[in-house]
Amino acid sequence: YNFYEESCPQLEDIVSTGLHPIFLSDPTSAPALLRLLFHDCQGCDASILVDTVKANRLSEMTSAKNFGIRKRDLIGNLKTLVEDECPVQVSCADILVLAAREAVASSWGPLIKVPLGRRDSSAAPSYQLADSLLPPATTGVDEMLRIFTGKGMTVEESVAIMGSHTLGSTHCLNILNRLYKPEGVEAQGIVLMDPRFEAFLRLTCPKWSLISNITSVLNDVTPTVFDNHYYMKAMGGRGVLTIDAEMVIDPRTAQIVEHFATNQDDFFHAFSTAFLKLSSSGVLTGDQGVIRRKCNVID
Ligand code: HEM
Ligand SMILES: [Ca+2]
Repeated sequence: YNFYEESCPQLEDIVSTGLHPIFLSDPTSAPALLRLLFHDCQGCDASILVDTVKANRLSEMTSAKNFGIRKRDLIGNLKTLVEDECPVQVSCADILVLAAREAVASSWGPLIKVPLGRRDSSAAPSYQLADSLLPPATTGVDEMLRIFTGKGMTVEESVAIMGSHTLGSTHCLNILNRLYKPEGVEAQGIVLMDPRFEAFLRLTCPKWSLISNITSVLNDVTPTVFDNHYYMKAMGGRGVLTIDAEMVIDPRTAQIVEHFATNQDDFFHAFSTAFLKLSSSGVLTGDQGVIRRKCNVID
C-alpha cells in the first residue's frame, strides 16, 4: 500500500484531483474507466493502452471483444501529470487501477484501498490473447464463474464484481442476440425478460438497424451511481445482458443476487475484495516488465 511512499507520495492525490473535473463534466467516463480495468486485467499490465505501431503487431484494441472500450487516453493524461512530479517511477498499470478505484468512489461506491507496485508489460500486445481471454457479450453464468473463480474469487465475489454493471451503458449491438433469437430458442425459457422491458429494448434497438454500434441502453436506472439497483433491476427481469439475467435464475448465484438487491453494504464489501482480486490478477512486479514513459508506447 505504501509502494510509492518515497518515490511518489503525491500519486494518489494527482490521480484523484486529475480525474475530479473529468467525472464532473463527463459522467460516462467513470463507467469507461471501470470497464477498462476489467479488460486490462487479463494481466493488469497496461497492455490495453498500447497502440498499434506496426501492421503485424496489432494492439489489443483490434480485438472485437474490446468494442466499446473508451477513455484509454485519460490514463495517458494522468501519466503525464504524474511524470511531471515523479519521472519514470509510477507504472501505467498502477495509474489504471487507481483511476478505476476513483471511478467507483466518485460514483458513491466504496472507496477501495489498493496495493500498488504493478509494472507495465514490455512485450508487444496481442489482440489474439485479448480475443481468447475476454468474454463475449453472450457469456452466461458458467463462463463468468470460470473466469472469476480462476482469479481466486468466491462465487459471492464473482456475483459482486458483476455489480460493476450498475454503471454505464451497453450498445444495442451487444444485445441483438437476446432480442432476436432464432425461432424456438425462447421456448426453452433459458432467460426470462420482463415483456415490457423487452418491448422497450426492441424499440430502442431495432433488428435491422445499421447503427446498433452507436445506439445504446442504460445498464440500470442509475447508470452514474454505483448502487445495488443493478441487482434489483435484474431480479425484475430487466437485466440487459445475458449474464445480468442469468445470474438471477442460476441456482449457484440466485440467492446472492437476491441478497445484494436488499443489502447494499454487503454488496460493497464483497465488491471491494473482488476488486482487489481482479486488480492483482497476473500482475508483473519486482524486476518483471518495465515502467513505461508513455502509456501507449513500448520503447
Ligand atoms: C462475464 C463477465 C462480463 C461480461 C460478459 C461483460 C460484458 C459487457 C458488455 C457486452 C458490455 C457492453 C459494452 C458496450 O456495448 O459498449 C459491458 C459494459 C460494461 N462492463 Fe461488463 N462484462 C463483464 C464483466 C465486467 C466486469 C468484471 C467489470 C468491471 C470490473 C465490467 C464493467 C463494465 C462496465 C462499467 C460497463 C459499462 C461501460 C460503459 O458504459 O462504457 N464488466 N460489459
Ligand atoms: Ca447504478
